[in-house]
Formats: sequence, C-alpha cells, structure tokens
Amino acid sequence: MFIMITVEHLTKRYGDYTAVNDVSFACKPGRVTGFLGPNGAGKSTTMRIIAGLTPPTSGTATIAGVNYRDIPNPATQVGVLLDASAQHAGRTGAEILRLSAMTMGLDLTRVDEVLAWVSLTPEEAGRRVRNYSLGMRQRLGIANALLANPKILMLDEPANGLDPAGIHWMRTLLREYADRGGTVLLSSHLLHEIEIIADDLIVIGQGRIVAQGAKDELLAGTGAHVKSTDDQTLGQALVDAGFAAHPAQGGGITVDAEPEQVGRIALDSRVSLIELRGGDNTNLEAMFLQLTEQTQREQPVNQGVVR
Ligand SMILES: Nc1ncnc2c1ncn2[C@@H]1O[C@H](COP(=O)(O)OP(=O)(O)OP(=O)(O)O)[C@@H](O)[C@H]1O
Repeated sequence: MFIMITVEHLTKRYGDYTAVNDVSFACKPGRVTGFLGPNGAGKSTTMRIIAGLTPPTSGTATIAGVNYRDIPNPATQVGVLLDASAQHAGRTGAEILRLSAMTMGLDLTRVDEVLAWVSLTPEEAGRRVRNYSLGMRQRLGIANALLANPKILMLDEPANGLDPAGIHWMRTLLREYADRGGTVLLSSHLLHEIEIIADDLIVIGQGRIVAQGAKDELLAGTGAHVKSTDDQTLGQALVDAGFAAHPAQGGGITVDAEPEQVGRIALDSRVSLIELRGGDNTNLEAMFLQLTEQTQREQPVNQGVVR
C-alpha cells in the first residue's frame, strides 16, 4: 500500500536532551493513526518535524516521499493543525480562512463551506479570534486544515477544548475523511477517543516508540480465562506445565496459555471445566499506562491500576 507519511530513524536533540530518539513509523491512506504518549514524550516535536517547522538532528520525515518544505503549495496536500492558539488573535475567523484560501489559490466560497462544516456560525466567524473559546479555536484550526481538501491531515490534540458534541462531530469527520481514502495522523490524550477512532496506534515514551501497529492487534487479548470445579488442582497443573497462572479477580484463573492447551491440561488432571475462553481484550488505557509506566511523571499508586 502507498504510504503517505513516512518517518525514518528520526532524532531530535536540544543540546544534551534527546526529545525524539530514532523514531520510525508510517501512516497509510484510509486509516486514522493515533499518536499517543505522556506529556513531553515527543509527539509535537515529531509532528513539527513532519510539517517542516523544526529541522531534525538526523533521520527523515516525508510526505509521499517528499520533504514537506519541498512540496509545492504544501497546505493543499497536507492539512496541519499543530497549535490552535497560534492564530492571529486580532483577525476574525473568517479573515484567517480567507487569507489562507488566497495564499493557497483557492476559491473564497470554500471558506463558507468549511465554516459550515466545522459548525462556526457566520456571527462567530465575524468575531475576533482573541474572543474565541478554546473549542472555537480548535474548530477554526480544523477548518483551516480542511480548507484545500487535502489528502493528509495531521492534527495535534484537535479534541482539546471541544465539548462532547464537538468530540463526537470530530470523530465522525475524521472517520469519514479516512473512509474516503484520506490519511490521518492524530495525537491526543483522550485515550477513549483514540480507542474508538484509530485504526493504527503509535505509542511514544521519552522520545522512543514503545509500541506501534494495528489497534486491534495491539489490544487483542492473549492467554485464557478458566473456571473449574477444582481451581486449586487445575492452577497447580497449569503451573507444573510451565504456564504463568493467577487467580482472576471475579473467580477462576487467568493463564498465559491458549484455551486449547488449558483444556488439555484440565482433561489430563481430571478436573471438570465450568468456563473456558480466550483472554479479554486489553483496553487502551491499561495498555498505555503499562507501556509508558517507566516514562510517566506519576507512578501508579496502587497495584490495581495496571498490573
Ligand atoms: N525548542 C525546544 N528546546 C528545548 N526543548 C524542547 C524544545 N521543544 C521541545 N522540547 C522538549 O522536548 C520534549 C518533547 O516535547 P513535545 O512538545 O514534543 O512533547 P509532547 O509529546 O507533544 O508533549 P505534550 O503531550 O505535553 O504536548 C519535552 O521535554 C520538551 O520540553
């Protein structure tokens, strides 16, 4: 499949500090890629490098094989929202979009189309941005990114400040955009949102990638859950067979083995099974906390959090 955003061995150092450390990933068309990591992990820096705003120390970031800065009229190819507060506060929302449209050589009727799309009323579009709420700034930033109907969208924390209806709207917009063949790279701290919308995940901690791949595969459960008439005997038999087995919270045993192996061991041990199924899917929050545990500012206060 043709890759739209390619990041290869990207490193960014500020003095002795390494903000991005040998990061490689790819974002594909038709898919929403969620970019996750604790505060200061290096997400914004990576996105700024992709958008040609920060030079890398080493490595490359390209859009369909080309550096962002070498793309003619790049905003027509890649819609970027990196900092919703970076807009000129003294201009109205409509003025900002008109200026962008003119810079990109677009028909000005497009401005009204995207304003309607992001649900900013004509009255709101006529207000100065300094009087916008954070959510309105985000909507304006998304409108700006969508202006030229680009094939790629790169959004840093676009849901920040959006109300629940706004988050729902953005989720639908990005899903439809990807379903039409667009490529989306999206950073967010709203793990529940990412869990719903992302097809692929990249998890970064202290500048390094700690996990990446298709969401379904990353969150797929492993192991098995089993309940029997004699969990003690079965648990011991599982351990004797070399599998890690622990009492499960709601009763029964969770074991790091395939259900078929568990069934065989139960048969050999002459223990009757009451229930046997594959392991539960992990939720994204549990996976995130576990993967980034070493890089979190806050360490888990009790074992129930992730272990
Ligand atoms: N211009 C700079 N000079 C020095 N350090 C910088 C600079 N820009 C970023 N950093 C550092 O690089 C690290 C990564 O920052 P970055 O903004 O990429 O993190 P992030 O993952 O986007 O975090 P957040 O989730 O808080 O937005 C941070 O420690 C930050 O302080």
